[in-house]
Amino acid sequence: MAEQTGESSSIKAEENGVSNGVDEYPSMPWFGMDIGGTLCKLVYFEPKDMMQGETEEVEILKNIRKYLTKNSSYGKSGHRDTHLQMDNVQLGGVLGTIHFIRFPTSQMEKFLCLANQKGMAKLITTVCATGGGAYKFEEDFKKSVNMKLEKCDEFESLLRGLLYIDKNNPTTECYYWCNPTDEIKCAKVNYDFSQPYPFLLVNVGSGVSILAVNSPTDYSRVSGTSLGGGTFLGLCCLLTGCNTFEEAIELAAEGDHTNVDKLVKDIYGGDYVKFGLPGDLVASSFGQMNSRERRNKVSKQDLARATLVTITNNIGSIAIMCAKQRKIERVVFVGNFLRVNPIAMKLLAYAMEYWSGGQMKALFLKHEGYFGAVGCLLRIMPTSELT
Ligand SMILES: Nc1ncnc2c1ncn2[C@@H]1O[C@H](COP(=O)(O)OP(=O)(O)OP(=O)(O)O)[C@@H](O)[C@H]1O
Ligand SMILES: CC(C)(CO)[C@@H](O)C(=O)NCCC(=O)O
Repeated sequence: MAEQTGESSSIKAEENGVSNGVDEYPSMPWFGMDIGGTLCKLVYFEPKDMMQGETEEVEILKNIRKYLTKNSSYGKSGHRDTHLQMDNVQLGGVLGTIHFIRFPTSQMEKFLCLANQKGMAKLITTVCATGGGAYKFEEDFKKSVNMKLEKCDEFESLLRGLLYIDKNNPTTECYYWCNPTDEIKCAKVNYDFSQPYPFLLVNVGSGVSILAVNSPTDYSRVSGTSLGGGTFLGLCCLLTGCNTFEEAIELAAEGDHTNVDKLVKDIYGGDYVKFGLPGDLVASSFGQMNSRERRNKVSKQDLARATLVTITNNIGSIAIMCAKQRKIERVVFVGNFLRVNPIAMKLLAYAMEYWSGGQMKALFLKHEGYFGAVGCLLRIMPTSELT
């Protein structure tokens, strides 16, 4: 965990330049990018009415739109999350659709090549980008496609994007899991997030950042941990030989972590009553794996499940500590670690409720990993659009 003291790195958004100081709308195409440690997220705003005419600019714009919207896969590793697409959205007074696209950050070179082929370099001179990659790849963008990256802070973008998306999807964006431990009764329930403050925002990407949010402009990064989504995927690949996040999650869904972890009941023979520790609680993650006999019996699926449970419980327990310390009841989990990952979401839901005696709620958002990129898309709008 990064060393931090109290309300470290407290940032007031005004001080950090929420306003882009621009009074005119930028020329199209409109993009926002979040270049993270594992995944690059790209959001594209497609206007309902395209510019008319046959100039070279209009032709390129139409080609870009056609390429992005007619496909849902780009090359071997680019994907458009069509289920997240937002139609009939107003942005800068223009009606259109927001498209959500992702590809591994490791494929950045190929992306830049493609951007060149599609003629983007001829149209775009500046792209708003956030995430560590906005710094790391700044020179590559300049050299390969002659584009300047307008760097935006990742947490400021995350929060701005989250509030915008929730405002545009007030009834369906935010949800929680009821009865998270009951396979039959468990269900997603929509949550009204229109009065959200204060809330804790736990961004589970490659690493984990935890923000305490008091208002759209008053927030601070209160904690973090390097044991995040990247750790889950990295350890799973090492332990099971899998190669993708989807494979890791599929394996985990079939596994049993109790073949790997040492539980309280493995130590006590039952509950540890005096201090309220139930027998089924994990006492020691991977604690059975010192035994050769047990190692010989364990499956890839069990190892994947135990890795998922270990990482998720650790994140949950840090989040609970942060929320308790600040007397915050709403804890919102975002980031692509939660993608196609109901096991982690239900574990977090159960942990928050159980360890807070029903006081805290784990909340989730449909556009889980895209808020930073959306925040960047908004950043290109004139100042008046941002308020
Ligand atoms: N298709 C995928 N490929 C790789 N990782 C995935 C995929 N889908 C979900 N994940 C999970 O999401 C995590 C990355 O999440 P996210 O995109 O939110 O973070 P990031 O921006 O790359 O990281 P950071 O913010 O720490 O720089 C991965 O570590 C992995 O656990
Ligand atoms: C470095 C960032 C902020 C990049 O998004 C993220 O991966 C993170 O918060 N990692 C955890 C760092 C720590 O607090 O130990």
